[in-house]
Amino acid sequence: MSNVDHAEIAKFEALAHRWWDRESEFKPLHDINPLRVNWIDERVGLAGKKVLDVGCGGGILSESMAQRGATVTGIDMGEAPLAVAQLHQLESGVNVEYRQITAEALAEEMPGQFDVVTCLEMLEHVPDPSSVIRACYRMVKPGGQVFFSTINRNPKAYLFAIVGAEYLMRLLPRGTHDFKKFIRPSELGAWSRAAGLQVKDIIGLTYNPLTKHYKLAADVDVNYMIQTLREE
Ligand SMILES: C[S@@+](CC[C@H](N)C(=O)[O-])C[C@H]1O[C@@H](n2cnc3c(N)ncnc32)[C@H](O)[C@@H]1O
Repeated sequence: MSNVDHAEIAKFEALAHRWWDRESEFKPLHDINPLRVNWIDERVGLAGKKVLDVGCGGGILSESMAQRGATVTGIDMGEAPLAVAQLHQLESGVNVEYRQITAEALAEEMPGQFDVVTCLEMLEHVPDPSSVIRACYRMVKPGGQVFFSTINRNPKAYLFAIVGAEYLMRLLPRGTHDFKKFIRPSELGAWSRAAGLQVKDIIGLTYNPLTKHYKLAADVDVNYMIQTLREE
């Protein structure tokens, strides 16, 4: 059975034309992007690395990693986000290879071929996140690193990521997120370890509704990222 929720893909298809509009529903991704690309770059040194970006959407993270000198492949199951990503790179002059394929299918085709795999803000949109994590493990080289980001599952995350972002501040369209699909760090850690990935670091991305700014912080109550390593 395919690990794709077509209703989830349809949500991103419908909004894809606004992906690069910094004031659109994608503003939060634009706002957090410098923080996350810096965090990843500091840990892996992106220049010269072969990187796979799983669930790349319109290419915000993929492009920024290519701009740091990585050779990037971006995969997604949304046709419209990929079309937007293809067009946008013509404008920005970066070179990312985009493909419409699942992580599980690419893992069959390209096992152990990437220095770094990123899978950000995607796991909370798939039926079986642990299957994507196993596929990421298979695609990274031994000694390579895999990064995941998602949203924690607790009352504060419900308040910030759903009530705050979708209803009060209207940063995201209502229904963007399903609380039940949010993932606790302990669950993400357990799935990673079960797949063969060692968890090296975890960091929170916190939002201040007064200043409207995100920052990296020790607080992983809402948005967070983890760094994992496939051992040699
Ligand atoms: C919130 S966006 C994140 C985009 C990008 N990773 C970022 O953080 O800037 C989630 C993306 O995951 C994609 N997606 C959802 N389920 C997927 C699946 N099973 N396989 C591949 N992509 C998927 C959606 O089409 C969408 O582009």
